[in-house]
Amino acid sequence: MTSDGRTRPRRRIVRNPPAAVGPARGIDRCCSSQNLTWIGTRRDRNPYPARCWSHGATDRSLGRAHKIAASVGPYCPESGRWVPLAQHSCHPAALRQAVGGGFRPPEPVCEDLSVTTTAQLDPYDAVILVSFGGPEKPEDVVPFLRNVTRGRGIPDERLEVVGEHYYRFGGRSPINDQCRELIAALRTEFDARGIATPIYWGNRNWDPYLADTLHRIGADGHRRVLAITTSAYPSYSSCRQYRENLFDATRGTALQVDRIRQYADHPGFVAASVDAVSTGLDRLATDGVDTERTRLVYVTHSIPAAMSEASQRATRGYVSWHRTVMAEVTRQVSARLGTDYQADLVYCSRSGAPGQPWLEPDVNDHLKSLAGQGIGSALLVPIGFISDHMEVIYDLDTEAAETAEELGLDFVRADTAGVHPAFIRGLVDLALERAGAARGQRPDQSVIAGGEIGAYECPADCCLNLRDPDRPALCQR
Ligand SMILES: CC1=C(CCC(=O)O)c2cc3nc(cc4[nH]c(cc5[nH]c(cc1n2)c(C)c5CCC(=O)O)c(CCC(=O)O)c4C)C(CCC(=O)O)=C3C
Ligand SMILES: [Fe+2]
Repeated sequence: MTSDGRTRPRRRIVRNPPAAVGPARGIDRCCSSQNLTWIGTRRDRNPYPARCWSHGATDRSLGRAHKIAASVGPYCPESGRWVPLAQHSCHPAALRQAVGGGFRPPEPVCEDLSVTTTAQLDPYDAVILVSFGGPEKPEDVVPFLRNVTRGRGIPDERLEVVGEHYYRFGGRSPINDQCRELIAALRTEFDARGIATPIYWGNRNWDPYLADTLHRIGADGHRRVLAITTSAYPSYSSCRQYRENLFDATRGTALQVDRIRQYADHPGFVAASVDAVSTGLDRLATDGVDTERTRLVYVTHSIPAAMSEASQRATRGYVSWHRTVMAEVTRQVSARLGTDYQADLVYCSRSGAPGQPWLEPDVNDHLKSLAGQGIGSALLVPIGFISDHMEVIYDLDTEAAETAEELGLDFVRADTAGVHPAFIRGLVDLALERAGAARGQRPDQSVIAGGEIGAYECPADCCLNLRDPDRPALCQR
């Protein structure tokens, strides 16, 4: 039985090199829906599957695949696992035993290996970038906001206010273009590392919708999918809500979706933030500001206090993660520039009823209090977000910048990680790490000093959905 409850037909195992010459490139059954491509000039020279083009399994006896897939065995449909080659019934060692030592493994054949291999990301045969989504034209704005707030009781007045933020920018959020750029950068990094796994894209709240993309992934013959989300921290909004939407979107498919761990405290994301802070301070200095006394004001999305507390059940929590990232970025920047910078953590984009407690202080209130303390300059560092989407360009670059101007405060907003090379390399490292873990290996798990290694599969009570605690979610144990 597979994890989705279906029974797979037993695969025919070639125990002996067939005497008859098969097709140069043949097809064999691997499991219910997937085929194996045989690669080799003659089937008798190469009597086991070279690569399952659905699973990306490669046969180690083949030239290039050997280099790329040194530690990876083929997918074994009987056990439903990826098995080390030496233990696999198709492996020369096993075959040799089976035929009493009379078997000689075939010569490596690589001239036909025109198919690219996905070996390093095995067992995943597709990657999906999972993002929030945003409108691309004015007519999209209201339907998008309805999608975002479905079932959450956000009053229409709030939607109108938020809608205005979008109309101010022509009804187009930058987030989708940023996802396109991110995918292109990941593709380049994959290619540089010889990873041929396709990268798809699906959003929770706007086209391309998660469900559509996941159905396409299935239709393209893939089964095991690795999700990379554009959200880096634990909490219901930034973690479980994505997993709930993934659960809904995979219904009716045979896909198994895993995700990389929450990555804000990965050295790649932090390195990008360190660069962003240094560059931001440079910009202030170019404007003639004495940056030794500039306050580093780290900003993230406010969430309800209850949601923040719920995020502490199974992880150190939303706030603690931000504090760890902030401390490490500040430490590295201070060391690099030889100044001990002071830092604060503040919040933006609060919504919800006025009486409901959300994380504070609000960025605008905080700028006022800094000005009141006689601080002359602030660098706003949006560590809560990975790209300059609407929260950043409206809540920070528009609103907070206006506040700073009114206060006469010198003010620069630092870049988000975007497609910073260290960030991109970090995401690919995290994907490889997750794949290694899925193969039963114990991959290196990089994390900054004091950081917490996020779970690949969250405990059931992690980042609880307080409105609907029983709502099912993926990537959960
Ligand atoms: C933690 C967090 C992140 C960071 C993690 C992540 O990246 O996911 C984030 C990102 C984003 N939030 C976004 C947009 C919106 N968020 C809303 C509402 C809310 N966000 C919340 C939290 C977060 N949000 C919460 C607790 C609410 C209240 C309602 C609820 O409990 O769900 C609303 C409804 C109107 C309003 O209330 O403001 C909108 C339109 C966009 C797209 C921007 C674009 O279009 O460029 C992005 C990237
Ligand atoms: Fe939001």
